[in-house]
Amino acid sequence: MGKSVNPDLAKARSQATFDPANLTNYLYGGPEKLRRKRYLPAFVFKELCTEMSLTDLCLIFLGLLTHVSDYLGLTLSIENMAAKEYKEEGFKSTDDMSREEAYEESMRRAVYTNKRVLQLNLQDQEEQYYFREIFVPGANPFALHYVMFKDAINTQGTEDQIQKWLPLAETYAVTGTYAQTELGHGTFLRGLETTAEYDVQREEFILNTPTITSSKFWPGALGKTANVAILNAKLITKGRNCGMQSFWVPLRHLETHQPLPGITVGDIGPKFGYHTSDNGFLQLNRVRIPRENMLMRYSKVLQDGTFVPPENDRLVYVPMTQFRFVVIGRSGWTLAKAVTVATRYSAVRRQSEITPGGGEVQILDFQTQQHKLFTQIASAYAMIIAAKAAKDLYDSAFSKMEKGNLEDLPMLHALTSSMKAFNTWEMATGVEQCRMACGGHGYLLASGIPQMYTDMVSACTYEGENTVMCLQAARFLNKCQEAANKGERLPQLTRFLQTSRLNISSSLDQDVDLNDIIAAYEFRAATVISEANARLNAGLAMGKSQSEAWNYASQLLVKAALAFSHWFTVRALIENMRGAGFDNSTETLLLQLAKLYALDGMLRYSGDFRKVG
Ligand SMILES: CC/C=C\C/C=C\C/C=C\C/C=C\CCCCC(=O)SCCNC(=O)CCNC(=O)[C@H](O)C(C)(C)COP(=O)(O)OP(=O)(O)OC[C@H]1O[C@@H](n2cnc3c(N)ncnc32)[C@H](O)[C@@H]1OP(=O)(O)O
Ligand SMILES: Cc1cc2nc3c(=O)[nH]c(=O)nc-3n(C[C@H](O)[C@H](O)[C@H](O)COP(=O)(O)OP(=O)(O)OC[C@H]3O[C@@H](n4cnc5c(N)ncnc54)[C@H](O)[C@@H]3O)c2cc1C
Repeated sequence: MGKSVNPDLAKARSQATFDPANLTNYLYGGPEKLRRKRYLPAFVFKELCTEMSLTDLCLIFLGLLTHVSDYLGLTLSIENMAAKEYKEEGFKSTDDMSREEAYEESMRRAVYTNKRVLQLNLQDQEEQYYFREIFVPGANPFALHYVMFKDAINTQGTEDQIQKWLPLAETYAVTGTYAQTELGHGTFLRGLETTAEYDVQREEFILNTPTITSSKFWPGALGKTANVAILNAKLITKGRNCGMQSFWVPLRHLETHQPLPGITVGDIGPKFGYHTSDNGFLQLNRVRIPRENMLMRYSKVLQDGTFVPPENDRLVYVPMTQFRFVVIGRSGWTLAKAVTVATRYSAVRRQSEITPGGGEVQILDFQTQQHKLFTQIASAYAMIIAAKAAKDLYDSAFSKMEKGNLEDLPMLHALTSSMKAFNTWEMATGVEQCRMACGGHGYLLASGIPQMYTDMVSACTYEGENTVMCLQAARFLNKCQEAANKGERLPQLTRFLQTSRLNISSSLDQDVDLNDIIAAYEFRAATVISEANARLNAGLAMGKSQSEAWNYASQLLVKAALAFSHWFTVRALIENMRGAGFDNSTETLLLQLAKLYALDGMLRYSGDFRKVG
């Protein structure tokens, strides 16, 4: 039964000057990935939400046969209990539920999708994500399990530990979380107080949260869901503090789900958003775990308590760097969803007249409405495409790191830190703009936009608070500027600090040249980074210590990191749009969108651009 489409929406779509399929295929990585993305939820949705006859199922199955190469491992369990159970209960919106009920509904859906992902043998991370997102649109109680818990095992565990623990996580024999933040410290990791003291007699670690501020506080799934944590604590062995290490810590009994001896866990209470995620607290009262439970890929504790340090003590931070990449990518997609809702609404909402007596117009006809939305459409594309470009850099650096070559680690940390801050701030601003563009109806939970905001704006805080992340990136950028000042060789990514010149050929009455746009953003970044470096050195010249001078220059240092990210984004957008092999009409449109993004950015940061001429 075809859905009837609103005539205004249908008219707007019919006026497209390009084939949307070209863009959709590009965004999702090609027709193959797109088909799979669309097929899986549709298949299971149909399984769930309509009374299905055996005929239906056979038709679906026949439909599947045309993709037999894809779904060979598919087991169509017609009698699947989960589907039956779900069909009877169906979907219930969590908007009107209490926090407890909403958590339970999300847990019910998440458990269902976990089962189906295993039964459908979905190996691809993206496919798993698409699948889950359909059924658990809000915060998924298993979010930490899917991402940071498994990533920590994969990146910090030895091969033996991966062999032992990863299958437990993949089959949900255990449900994990990543417990690092404490009540007293989230940003300053060197201030974490939880201890893991090595008992050489029994070859065990004694885990302890000695103060109220050392209580683990915030980790997702800690409140109810998780029964194991990858927990970060200060390792103490032979009387020496060996810094933060990661440990596999059982929290709850695998059968009864009751807290284990010495463990006090609970939920931290209502939050601004993420209502269906049970962020919790954890106190450890001298809990013992075997020596083998320390994740020892990079650092080790030998039986006699000898600490073998890692080649680079920042490798323990890799799970955070990895997840920052997830956040960078998902920020663009979150904004894409919000601006899709707002744009469709603006095509069907008729309000007010442009020409007196001419009748109420689609609000999309107001130039102010177009400015609100088209700039956000451009921003969503920019963030999604820049995230792909950053991921390519990450993948090449990570493959070198896995072979022991850590030379790109500083660049990787700087890129993930600055892009995570830039993208999440841009996403937060953009989603809120989309909400307001829908007037009163944007304020309804039914619009979907408020929850997108209240859930996803937390990404400006978690995984590294944005200001702190900018300052982390600025460490790297400032070092590069110092090297540039001395004429030394720079990493590829920051060579523009030495080469950027402002030789713009465009004049105001011409259509702006795209290369000039990249050059303008590059020059702006180089100038702001150089200014931050100059302020830091001015602080030193005033007799301030290095750390006082750093604090003295920190506002400019944050700006430097954001200007760097903005340049990286504009360059990635233009270069990828030019090189993507689109047909002329699509490429023309996308380059127009890239110009809109870049010129809007110049207007928003006109102070920087005016200052650099
Ligand atoms: C839009 C929606 C997006 C996503 C949503 C999608 C799906 C949802 C799914 C899940 C979401 C649900 C819940 C979210 C989960 C969130 C989980 C967490 O929040 S886990 C906790 C995160 N915590 C942090 O990030 C802590 C941040 N703090 C730090 O990392 C460190 O304290 C510091 C700020 C980096 C400072 O560290 P330190 O004091 O030790 O170091 P220095 O600043 O002195 O620097 C020393 C030296 O180390 C280098 N360095 C630091 N960190 C790293 C790193 N990660 N990698 C590499 N190198 C690093 C630093 O550059 C310095 O080097 P130098 O300059 O000296 O050469
Ligand atoms: C929804 C959500 C889910 C989370 N999930 C998890 C999880 O699963 N596991 C986990 O371990 N943690 C989790 N966290 C915790 C999160 O990682 C921390 O909140 C985050 O790292 C920020 O630390 P903080 O809360 O201590 O903020 P603070 O660092 O105290 O920030 C407060 C202010 O201090 C400023 N500030 C701090 N340090 C500096 C500095 N050096 N220079 C300048 N300004 C500074 C910040 O910019 C900010 O303005 C979650 C948090 C949220 C909101």
